[in-house]
Amino acid sequence: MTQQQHLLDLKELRVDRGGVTVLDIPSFSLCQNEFISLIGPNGAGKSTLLLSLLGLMKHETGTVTYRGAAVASPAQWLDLRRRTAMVLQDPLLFDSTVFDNVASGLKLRGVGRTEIKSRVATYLERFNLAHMAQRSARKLSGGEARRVSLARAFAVDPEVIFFDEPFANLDPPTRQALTEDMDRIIRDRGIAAILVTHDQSEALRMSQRIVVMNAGRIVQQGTPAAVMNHPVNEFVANFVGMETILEGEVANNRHQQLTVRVAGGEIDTVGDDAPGTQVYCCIRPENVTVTVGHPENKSSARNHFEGRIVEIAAMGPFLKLRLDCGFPLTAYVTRESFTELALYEGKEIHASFKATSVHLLPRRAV
Ligand SMILES: Nc1ncnc2c1ncn2[C@@H]1O[C@H](COP(=O)(O)OP(=O)(O)OP(=O)(O)O)[C@@H](O)[C@H]1O
Repeated sequence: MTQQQHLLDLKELRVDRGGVTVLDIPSFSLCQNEFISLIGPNGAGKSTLLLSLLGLMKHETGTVTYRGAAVASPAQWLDLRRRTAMVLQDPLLFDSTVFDNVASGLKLRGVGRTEIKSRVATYLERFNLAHMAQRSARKLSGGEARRVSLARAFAVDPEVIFFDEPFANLDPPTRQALTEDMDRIIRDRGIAAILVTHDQSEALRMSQRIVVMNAGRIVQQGTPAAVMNHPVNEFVANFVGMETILEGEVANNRHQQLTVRVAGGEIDTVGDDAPGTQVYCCIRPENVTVTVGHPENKSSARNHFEGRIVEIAAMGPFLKLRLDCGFPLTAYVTRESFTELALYEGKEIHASFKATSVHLLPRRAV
């Protein structure tokens, strides 16, 4: 977790629904300028947690503090909600113009007319909506409607913003463009954010901290690399831990042949990133080849490492090998190869993978 100042703190929260406890969170915090992604299967309690942080969910026990001050009375909850914006999967637009929709949060907060005009114009521009300001919000495409709901949320100049699957069901290019716009504004304005998402690469790209939930509880939280590479239990491993994800920095770029420096080694890959770019190297276990002894005929793979098997786990027809090659690496082998290579925990092996099988993601500084 970051050492920054806590903004929102929640303690001893329990929410029951229909006689069943659906949320049981001893403590949860959001820090200043922090971006958290909440991930977990359907029904894990992600949306309920967001609503509870805003006092919009009846709870059995629990306290919320904002900047160290208790939020308890109706006036304090209202004040917290006014500092916060929420963007939902359903954009929930009013039957009015795009301009009126973006202005609605400002009107509610009693902002003056001139200020409303100027702020709405700013966010219509930032979300590429200026040309449709007078269009009916009911006649927008799904992507345009999401843009309006984002513009409306940012226009109120929130200190904290909650996103509950805001980009679900959008085509990948639209989704990518919207997340980039949103990310830029959040960083520019130093807004703290919590994103509920089912898209793990989105969580990885956007957040400084990932919080994994299951059955109403937080089962793990940490930096994206920590959660992805060191899942605390089988549930998290099955949910997120299918790839090796290494924090790295591009060391050089020769005609799009990149060398990325990671803790404990250097990885060759391909891409456009300039030296110094902070990245994650994602390597799928099925793309890693394990051999014993140095291969006599070097394959076309650019990446070759000597390593050791740290752990072996059965996974249906495969075995999953956790390797230490100076950095952690996960590989799959069939049961047949496992027997042929006479593998065991502690055995020295050789691991290789192609430059083209390394998937690079931009990394936010933590
Ligand atoms: N109106 C309701 N009455 C009773 N139980 C409910 C109600 N709404 C949600 N729940 C239960 O509360 C739990 C948490 O639901 P929640 O919507 O917070 O999960 P989620 O992680 O956001 O799921 P999803 O990814 O599907 O959106 C689930 O077990 C759900 O079945």
